[in-house]
Amino acid sequence: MLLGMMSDPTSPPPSNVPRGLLIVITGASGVGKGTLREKWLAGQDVFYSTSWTTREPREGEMNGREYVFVTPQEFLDKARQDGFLEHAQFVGNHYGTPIEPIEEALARGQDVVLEIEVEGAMQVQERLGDEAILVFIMPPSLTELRRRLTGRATETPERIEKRLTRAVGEIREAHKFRYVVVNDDLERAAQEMLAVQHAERAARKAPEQWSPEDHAASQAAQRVHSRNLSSADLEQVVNS
Ligand SMILES: Nc1nc2c(ncn2[C@@H]2O[C@H](COP(=O)(O)OP(=O)(O)O)[C@@H](O)[C@H]2O)c(=O)[nH]1
Ligand SMILES: Nc1ncnc2c1ncn2[C@@H]1O[C@H](COP(=O)(O)OP(=O)(O)O)[C@@H](O)[C@H]1O
Repeated sequence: MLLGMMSDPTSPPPSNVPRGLLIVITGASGVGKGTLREKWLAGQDVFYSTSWTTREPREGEMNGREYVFVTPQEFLDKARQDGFLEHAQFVGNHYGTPIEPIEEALARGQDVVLEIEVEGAMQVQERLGDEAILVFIMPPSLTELRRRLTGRATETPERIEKRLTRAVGEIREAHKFRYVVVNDDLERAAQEMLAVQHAERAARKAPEQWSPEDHAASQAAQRVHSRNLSSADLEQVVNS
């Protein structure tokens, strides 16, 4: 079982349904994770994990939809009960991924997608190893990241600066994740996410059972593998 801590001797025996993939997208605030996720997953029956947060809801956000909005006490209680797969602080607030719905979705064969910041993504990687598929979403440049954060108009200028300062450190960690997708052209980036998802599913089969589509997706996913990235490439993004 992927999330061994969830095993329950009273639960029914596992069925023959292959487990879903656990795909984690991470990257700086404002890089376009949410926008890309919507395009990539349009029409797919995946389980999107709704996080818990202590931050205030933005205008138009609904409790239980964008986030479960909780008090710091409620958050800490759940953390103490090991109710999160991962949790982290981000610019003064707590964010965490509730563990139970994820295990249930994976067990019924549904792919699960998390959209979380870098520290939490690293916790998932440490806890689950290779079974978690980590994708870092890279901005074309820091200038463009600033433009997107400013254009979204959800944060005060002071909070935008805090997010940008954090973004520099996050971008320098990109090589630690399996894939790096540059979100310059949204359509191309969404195609790359589909290729990664397809390739990871194909990787569970013996190569002699691969279809031509499996081979094509695997080649496309190799092109966005993080091993192609040098530290000079990362410095170029943070200095541009
Ligand atoms: N570690 C962790 N990060 C999360 C979680 N949910 C959201 N985040 C990340 O926390 C950061 C701040 O989120 P938010 O305040 O909603 O800003 P936004 O994502 O830039 O719109 C973003 O990078 C989110 O992806 C979570 O459950 N765990
Ligand atoms: N490929 C892209 N090109 C131009 N603008 C983009 C692109 N992807 C996202 N955006 C814009 O950037 C802003 C931040 O995107 P969002 O999805 O909210 O980021 P995140 O979820 O990473 O915080 C939004 O205004 C969005 O419309």
